[in-house]
Amino acid sequence: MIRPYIAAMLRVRQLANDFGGPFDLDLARGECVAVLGASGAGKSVLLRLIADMDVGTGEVTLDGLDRDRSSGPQWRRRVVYQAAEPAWWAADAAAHFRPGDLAQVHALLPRLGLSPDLMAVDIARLSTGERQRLALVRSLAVGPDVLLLDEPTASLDAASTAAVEALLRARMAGGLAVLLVTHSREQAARMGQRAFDMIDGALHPA
Ligand SMILES: Nc1ncnc2c1ncn2[C@@H]1O[C@H](COP(=O)(O)OP(=O)(O)OP(=O)(O)O)[C@@H](O)[C@H]1O
Repeated sequence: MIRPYIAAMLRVRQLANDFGGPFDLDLARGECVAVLGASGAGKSVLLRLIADMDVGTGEVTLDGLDRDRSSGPQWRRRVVYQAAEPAWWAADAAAHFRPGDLAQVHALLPRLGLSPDLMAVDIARLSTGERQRLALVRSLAVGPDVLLLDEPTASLDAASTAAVEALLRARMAGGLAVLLVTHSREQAARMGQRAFDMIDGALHPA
C-alpha cells in the first residue's frame, strides 16, 4: 500500500556529533515515532541534538524554521526534551512551573493519577514514579509542538503507563508530535506509527 504523503513538521538532516549520527528523520504533526535500542546505542544523543542541548552538525527545522535561527530557550519551548532522569532545581514542585501554566498543570495532574496536593510537597519526598509523571506534566504544560521523550514510563506500573500513553495520544490527536525512546517493543508498537532501532549511533527501520 502506498503511504499517503504527510508533510513533516520536524525535519532532521545529517544531524551528528562524535557520539551518534548522521541522523535523517521526519516527524509529522500528530505522529509518534518510537526509537528502540541497546543501552549506550545513542538514543539520548539523538534527542539532545534535536533539542539543541549538545553541539553537533547538520540541520533541524520545525515548520520550516531553522533551529539555528532560534535561541536555545525559544527552540526548547517548542521542542521539549524530557530526560530519562529529569532535573529538579527547587525543593517544591510548584516552583518548576510558570504561574501562567498553573491552570493547565492542575488540569493535567489528575489525568496521570496525581493529586494537586503534590504541588506543595518537597520534590525529594515524591516517589520516583510520581516525579516521572510530574516531569511529563511539566513538559506538556509548556504547550510544545514536539516532545522528545526519553523512557518516560521507565519507573511506572502498568496503570500509570496506560495513563501516560492515553494522555500522549490525546495530545497527539491535537497535533503534538512525539519522538519516544523506549526499551519496550510493546510500547513502541502501541504508540508509534513508525519505529526505529538505534544501533551503534545509527537509525534502522524496526
Ligand atoms: N558528551 C559525551 N561525552 C562522552 N561520551 C558521550 C557523551 N555523550 C554521549 N556519550 C556516549 O555516547 C554513547 C551513547 O549515549 P546515549 O546516552 O545516547 O545512550 P542511550 O542509547 O540513550 O542509552 P540508555 O538506553 O542507557 O539511556 C554512550 O557510550 C555515551 O557514553
